[in-house]
Amino acid sequence: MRLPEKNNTLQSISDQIAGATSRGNLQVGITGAKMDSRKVIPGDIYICIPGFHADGHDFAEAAVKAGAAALAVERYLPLDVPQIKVRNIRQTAGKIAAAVFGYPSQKLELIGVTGTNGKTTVTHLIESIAQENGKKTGLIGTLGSRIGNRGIPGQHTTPESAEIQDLLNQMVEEGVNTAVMEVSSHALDLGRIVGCRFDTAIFTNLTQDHLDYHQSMEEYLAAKGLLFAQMSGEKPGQKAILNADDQASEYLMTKTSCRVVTYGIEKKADYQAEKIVLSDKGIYFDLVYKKIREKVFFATPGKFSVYNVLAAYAWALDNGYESEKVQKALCNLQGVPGRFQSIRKGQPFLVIIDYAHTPDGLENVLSTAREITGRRLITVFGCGGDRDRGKRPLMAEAASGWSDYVIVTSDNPRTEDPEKIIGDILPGMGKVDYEVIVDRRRAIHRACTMAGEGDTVLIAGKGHEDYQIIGTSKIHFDDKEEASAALRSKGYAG
Ligand SMILES: CC(=O)N[C@H]1[C@@H](OP(=O)(O)OP(=O)(O)OC[C@H]2O[C@@H](n3ccc(=O)[nH]c3=O)[C@H](O)[C@@H]2O)O[C@H](CO)[C@@H](O)[C@@H]1O[C@H](C)C(=O)N[C@@H](C)C(=O)N[C@H](CCC(=O)O)C(=O)O
Ligand SMILES: Nc1ncnc2c1ncn2[C@@H]1O[C@H](COP(=O)(O)OP(=O)(O)OP(=O)(O)O)[C@@H](O)[C@H]1O
Ligand SMILES: N[C@H](CCC[C@H](N)C(=O)O)C(=O)O
Ligand SMILES: [Mg+2]
Repeated sequence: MRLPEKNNTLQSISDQIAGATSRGNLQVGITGAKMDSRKVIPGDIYICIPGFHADGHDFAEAAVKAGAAALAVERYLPLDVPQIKVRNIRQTAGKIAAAVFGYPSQKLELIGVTGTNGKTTVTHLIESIAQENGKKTGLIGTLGSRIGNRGIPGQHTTPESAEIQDLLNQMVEEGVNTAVMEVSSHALDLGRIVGCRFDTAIFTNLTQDHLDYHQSMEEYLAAKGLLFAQMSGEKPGQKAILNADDQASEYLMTKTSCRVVTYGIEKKADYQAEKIVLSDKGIYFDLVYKKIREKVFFATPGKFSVYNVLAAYAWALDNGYESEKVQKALCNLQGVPGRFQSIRKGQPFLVIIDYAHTPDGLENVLSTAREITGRRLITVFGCGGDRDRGKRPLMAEAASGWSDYVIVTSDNPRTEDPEKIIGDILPGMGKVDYEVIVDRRRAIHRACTMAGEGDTVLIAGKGHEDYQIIGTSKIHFDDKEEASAALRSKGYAG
């Protein structure tokens, strides 16, 4: 297919959107696309989204004042500016933005990673492997975006569709060959990846989360299915990489018509881990594929880590990369910020910061910490406000089941009362000694103060985050800084 050029006129964009109607001067040139009036610059098309809290159509005037050359609307607005009208603008926004930017996802290798846990980790593994193989990389996800080694901050795990197309376009312009992106279930449901053409879609796992947004696990799974449903041969060589040990993969397999590659530990898979050795240094296993057997090591401990590494290996080896280079990339990476990250200040116990914020994530990370701790396991955790309430007691079950002592605290209470969130957590606490310390700083200090030789303190839920969201304000807060300060106050300066 010959791809249309960028810097389109509104006419040519409108022609590429099925069912679009238009009015006004369609010869106006469009150089960018925005879904937020506050970010509009001259030449942009402003896409008006009727949202959960506000209606983007109400900001069209502000967008025009900021220089919007045109509007994309669901209903024509009485403004003297060219407009195109479509029926479901949320689900069409990505197509409009892709047309504006000349379909950037068709011009590079694009990998999408979805699943409840492991997306950030797998995308970082893939980025590292691609770089080791001489590729210029792009990354989009929870830790922000990156083009080569240049970081670009972001708000969401998967940004809004216009932002994605803009980022992919920048990547193309800067010579990126391989772009890898976390694809959240919100993003899938809200059409944020419409307009993206993936070469590879990877599934990590599905366990409970986000049931505040999706009505049930079935709906949550159906949202994940949208990524695989759009893998229908539009790019040559498209493949889906699925976790054979997760039951959801059976459903996802029925959704896609592209080639399927599997990885796993328990069930037979194309890329299989055998002879797994879990240690406090990391994971060791034999990777078995196509009658080949190779030794693999990665510095993040835990069985869950084996799955993440398998997913990345499956992508790399299926792409024809040499396994020595993949192993080298894994060694270079060491770990991912805020994922099972050790804080070492010379103290005779372990302090680990981790981003586990789901029952399954917590279960995995705590079972791993349990195996490596010399003595007690002291866990600090809380649950996010304005998020799935159902996961709160389940996270308590995991924390109390694996720990010797638990400190229940706050984790981004947002607009909820922190004490009420803790009230939802406590019914899930099993038989374990615990205390409630609402103030996260004090909770972390308490854990580090009570820890003795051989103990492990696991501080879960916020990982890389450097903020605490209280009400609608975001204040600086960093578990790593807090743990370091607590250790300093105990006399460990290492
Ligand atoms: C449910 C959800 O995802 N909502 C997102 C959605 O909100 P919304 O549609 O309600 O937007 P709205 O605030 O009503 O505004 C409507 C439109 O007017 C626009 N606007 C608004 C004000 C203004 O002055 N000018 C303007 O143009 C907005 O940009 C928007 O396009 O669009 C907003 C603008 O992009 C997002 O900020 C908002 O994310 C909220 C804050 C959020 O917290 N989302 C989380 C749950 C999320 O998306 N998480 C996923 C999953 C994370 C994971 O992996 O666990 C993620 O991908 O990050
Ligand atoms: N494959 C996995 N299975 C289960 N738990 C995992 C897995 N990988 C990581 N975890 C746990 O989940 C936490 C989050 O991992 P990661 O950030 O890679 O997931 P994510 O899918 O990107 O999360 P988010 O939805 O917030 O973007 C980790 O800190 C770890 O505790
Ligand atoms: N991307 C996830 C991260 C949760 C991290 C945890 N710290 C919280 O705030 O619940 C979410 O927005 O649900
Ligand atoms: Mg993530």
